[in-house]
Amino acid sequence: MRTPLIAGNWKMNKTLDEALAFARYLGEHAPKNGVETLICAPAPLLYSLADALAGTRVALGAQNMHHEAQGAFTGEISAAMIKDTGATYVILGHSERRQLFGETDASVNRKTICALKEGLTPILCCGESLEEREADRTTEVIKAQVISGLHGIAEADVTKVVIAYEPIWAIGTGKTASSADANEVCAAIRGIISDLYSDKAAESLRILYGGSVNTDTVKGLMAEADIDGALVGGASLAAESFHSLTTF
Ligand SMILES: O=C(CO)COP(=O)(O)O
Repeated sequence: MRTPLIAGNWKMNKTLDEALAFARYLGEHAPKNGVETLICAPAPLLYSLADALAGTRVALGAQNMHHEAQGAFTGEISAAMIKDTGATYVILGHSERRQLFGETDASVNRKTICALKEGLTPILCCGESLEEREADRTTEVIKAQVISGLHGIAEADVTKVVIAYEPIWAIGTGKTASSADANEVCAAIRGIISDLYSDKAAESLRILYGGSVNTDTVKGLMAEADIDGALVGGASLAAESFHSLTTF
């Protein structure tokens, strides 16, 4: 049985005061029983948010990290630093990181291995562009990203990974994939895991959908067999909206 996961990705938004007000609201409004909830916040907010969210059943994650454990990498943060804050998740290979900051399948793979070694749960993102979808290359693109992202990771570790399918054309555009289309790709990802590892691994690994998810679309997405949760950008920024996503 896979526990549903509703994760907010705040991206580069919120000051400390705004983040603490959000945490206070979540302290007063519990998520639905049996649903895991997560906020992936900007790194400078993590220590304070970990304190503010303690006792709320809302987990905390980072949005990126470096693939080395330490060293001369000005401006970067390590897995151990994220772990120190009390965060337990980290988003890796988000399409904004790939498109705007030059991340590659190889660097995302190194980060995933490093996160697992440190005991963080990686949320490994994949997704096709509009051009790739229109050229009927969605499955091929996703397959290449998933295979490279998980390269060298043993079966015992792969079930700790969460995969997020985020079609690039649906991110921040208001265009959500239909529940059926999103489910089709998530099912294909499960098939890839089954081929790479085993049916058992494929059955236990969680797959999220992301891309303009909101309070109107979340229920339909969550009703699909292969969608285990959502990775939400815009609609995770207001506490009331995030809370209603968690009570789909
Ligand atoms: O990129 C996303 C989550 O990681 C999705 O963002 P939106 O929900 O704003 O489309």
